[in-house]
Order: sequence, then structure tokens, then C-alpha cells
Amino acid sequence: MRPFGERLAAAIDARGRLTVGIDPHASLLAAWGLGDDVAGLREFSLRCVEALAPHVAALKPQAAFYERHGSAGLAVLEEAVAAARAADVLTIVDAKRGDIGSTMQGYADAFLREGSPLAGDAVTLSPYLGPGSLDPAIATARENGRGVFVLCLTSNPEGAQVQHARVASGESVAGLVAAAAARANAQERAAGAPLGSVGLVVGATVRDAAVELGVDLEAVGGPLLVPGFGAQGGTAADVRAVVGSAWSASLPSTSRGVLGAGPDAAGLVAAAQQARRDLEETV
Ligand SMILES: O=C(O)c1cc(=O)[nH]c(=O)n1[C@@H]1O[C@H](COP(=O)(O)O)[C@@H](O)[C@H]1O
Repeated sequence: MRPFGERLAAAIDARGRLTVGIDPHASLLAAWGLGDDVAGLREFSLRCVEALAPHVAALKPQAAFYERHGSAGLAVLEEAVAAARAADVLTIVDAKRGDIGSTMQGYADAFLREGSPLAGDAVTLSPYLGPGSLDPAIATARENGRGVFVLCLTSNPEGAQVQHARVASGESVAGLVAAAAARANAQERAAGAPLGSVGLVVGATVRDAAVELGVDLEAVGGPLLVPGFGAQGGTAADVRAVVGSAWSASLPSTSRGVLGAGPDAAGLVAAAQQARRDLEETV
């Protein structure tokens, strides 16, 4: 498989940079007239893939909403990932995993290894056991043409307490995470990759935190997933302000902002197209 950064850059060129999260909240299942059960979960997920695949850079199924239905829910996540692959759209499985190195390899095998039914094209990871704990996942991602998105400056207000903290050298925790991603991407970028395989998550709601903390997002050299656009209050202007000169690496992501326009495919498509226009027209 071609490297993730290459495949993602091609997807952005073809279909724009909007990413839509598939987050089958119980309340959304009800709003779509579906049961809060495995059949409802399946119908919701497959409708999202079918309607949205031609209009997004990537789809981002949220693992939590599948796990809450147990093993049958996980089987639906596998089916959604396979349906997205068949529809030729990239998936970022939002599982936010992070563990000690040896266990991390297990997560990497589940979410990043070719042939694993839970492996999309990328997975979200938490670096708060130390950025180096993610090395097995980064290596597995690269070997399999897949990517990772590491939480750096998250969209929730509680994130700042940890991510804005300074370590003894004076560097912020978010800065350490970004620097580790930049190091991980250096070789691929030097070899001419448009984007490295190691991305960061930077919320649309974090205002000027990256600048204030000295986090150089452009230097990361990987894609920047920007959730918090839409339902959490982040606007297209906020996305632009947060990523600054790294706009060309950004993947603004919304879930409820588009999903709320379902269940009709036409409604979902119109909401995605409006979000895409807002992003492109805001400077
Ligand atoms: O990793 C993520 O995608 C993520 C990181 C973050 O900082 N904030 C954040 O909201 N997310 C995810 O993005 C989605 C946001 O959904 P909406 O608020 O409905 O757009 C959820 O699935 C969150 O778990």
C-alpha cells in the first residue's frame, strides 16, 4: 500500500479536506428513527458511508459508539471500515489508544496491520504515557501504509491542564508531542512525501494556544486533524486561525454538525457541502 500521507494528499486534492466523523450517539440514532441497537448502528453507519464518501477526504468512525454495543457493535465497525474501503474513501478509526510499548504493539496490530478487520487507514492515539510509547504503532503504521493522529491540543476545555503544562526545560507538553511527531516525519518528508504518516490532533476550539505555547504546526510535516468544528462551537474561521500557515495539511473534522442533517442522504450531502464551502471561502 502507498504511504498514508501520499494517499491522504491525493484524497484532499480529489475531494477537499473536510472529514466527517461517524458518531452514532443514541440521540442521533433516535433522531434518524433508528433503534439504539446493533441493527440501528449498522443502518446509520452504512448510510453515512454511502452518502458521504464522495464528499470528504476521510470518514472518522468513533469506536466508543460501536464498543457500547459490545462485540456485535465492533463487528459493525469492521463492516463500516470495509464499506468505506469499497467506496474508496479513507477512514480514521477514532479509538484514542495509548499504552506501554509492548501492549501498544497489540493495539497497532488491531488498528494498523494489513488484514486486521479493525484496521482503517489511520487511528487516533493518546501520547500521555509518553510520546515514545507510541513508537510501535508508528512503526507498524509505516510498514502498512497507514497513519496515526496523536492528540496534541484537544478540543475539550479540560485538555489544557495537561497539554499546556510546561516541563522542566520550559517546553509545553503539547510542544513535546508536536516535536516528537516532527522527528517521526522527518525522514519521509526528506524523501519527498507530501505529508508524513504521523499526524496531530489540534482542536478547532483551542484559539491561539499553539502560538502561545510555541507549537510549530507547520514543522510537524504531517496531517492535522482539527475536530471541534461545528457542534463544539469551532467555526471555519477558528479552524483557519488555529492551523495558520499549516492550512494545506489540515483536515477539519465535524461529526454532529453533518450527522444532524440526516437521515436523508440529500441532507447529509448538503450539510457536508456547506461545511466544505465555509472552510474554503473563509480566509
Ligand atoms: O480525536 C478526535 O477526533 C477528537 C479529538 C478532540 O480533541 N476532540 C474531539 O472532539 N475529537 C472527536 O471528534 C468528534 C467530535 O464530534 P462533534 O463534536 O459531534 O463534531 C468526537 O468523536 C470526538 O471524540
